[in-house]
Amino acid sequence: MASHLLRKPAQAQEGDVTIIHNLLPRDTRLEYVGFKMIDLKPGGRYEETLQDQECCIVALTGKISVTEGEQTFKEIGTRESVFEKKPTDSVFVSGGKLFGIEAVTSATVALCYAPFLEPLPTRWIKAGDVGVEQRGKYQNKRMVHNILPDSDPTASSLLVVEVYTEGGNFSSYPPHKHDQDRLPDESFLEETYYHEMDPGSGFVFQRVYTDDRRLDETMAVEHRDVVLVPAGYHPVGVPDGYTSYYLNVMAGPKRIWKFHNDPDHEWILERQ
Ligand SMILES: O=C(O)C[C@@H](O)[C@H](O)C(=O)CO
Repeated sequence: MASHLLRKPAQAQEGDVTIIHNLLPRDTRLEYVGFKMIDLKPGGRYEETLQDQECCIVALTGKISVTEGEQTFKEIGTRESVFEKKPTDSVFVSGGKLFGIEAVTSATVALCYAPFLEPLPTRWIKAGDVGVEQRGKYQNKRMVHNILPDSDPTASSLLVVEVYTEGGNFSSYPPHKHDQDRLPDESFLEETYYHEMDPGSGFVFQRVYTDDRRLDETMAVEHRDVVLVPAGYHPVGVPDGYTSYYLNVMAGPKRIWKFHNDPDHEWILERQ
C-alpha cells in the first residue's frame, strides 16, 4: 500500500490551469505548509486571494507575469526545464492580498504557502539574487538554490529551497530532522518535497523516520511526486544515471531552520 506521505501528480482542470498538486492542510494534516503545483498553457491565467497564508510563487519553468495590486512583474522565469540547473525567479506575496499569474509561454508554477504572521511587501525574488550553494563531499554532494532562506526577511514564516542531487549521491543526508521546538538546538518545521527526475522515467528513494520508528516510511518516489514530512529524518537517495531535483517548502512556529542530524549517521561528516 502506498504511503500516506507520498502524493502522486493529478490532472484536475480549473479553467486555464491544470492542477498537478493541491495539498491543503485538510488533506495533508500539515499545520503550517501548503503546496500547489500548476501547469499553464500560453495565455493561461490563475488568480488567488490569500487569506491567512503568505505565498511564494516560483516560476519553476516557462515565462509568466505576476500581478499584485499596482505591480506587475513581467515575463519572469529563466528556464524551460529545472534541469538547466540555473536559479529562477519567484514572487513573494503576503497574506490578505490578491495575485494573478498569466503564462507568457507554457509554464509550471509552484505555489508555496505558510501562515501569514505579519504584513510584508510583495517582492520579486530575482533569479540573480538566489544564493547557489554546493554542499557535501564523496557521494553526499548536492547543489542548493536558496530561494527563501531564513537569512532573508522577505517572508514571515515561509522557507523555500531547490536541491539538485546527481545519480549515486544522497542528499538531505546524513539524515536530519527539525521536528522539535527546542532552539537553539533544533527548530520545528514541517516540510514538503516536490520531486522531478532527469530522465523523467527515474525514481529516487526517500525515507521518513523518527527515532522511535513510530513513523518509518521508505518510498519509491517518481517524477512529479510530492513527499510530506510532518516530522522525522528525511534522506533522499538517487540511483546511478539519474539526476534528482526537489523543491522544499518549510514552515513552523518560528522561521529558523535548525536541524538535528541522526546521531547514528552523523559520523559521515567527519570523514577526511
Ligand atoms: O542539504 C540538503 O541536502 C538539502 C536539505 O537540507 C533539504 O533542503 C532539507 O531537508 C531541509 O530540511
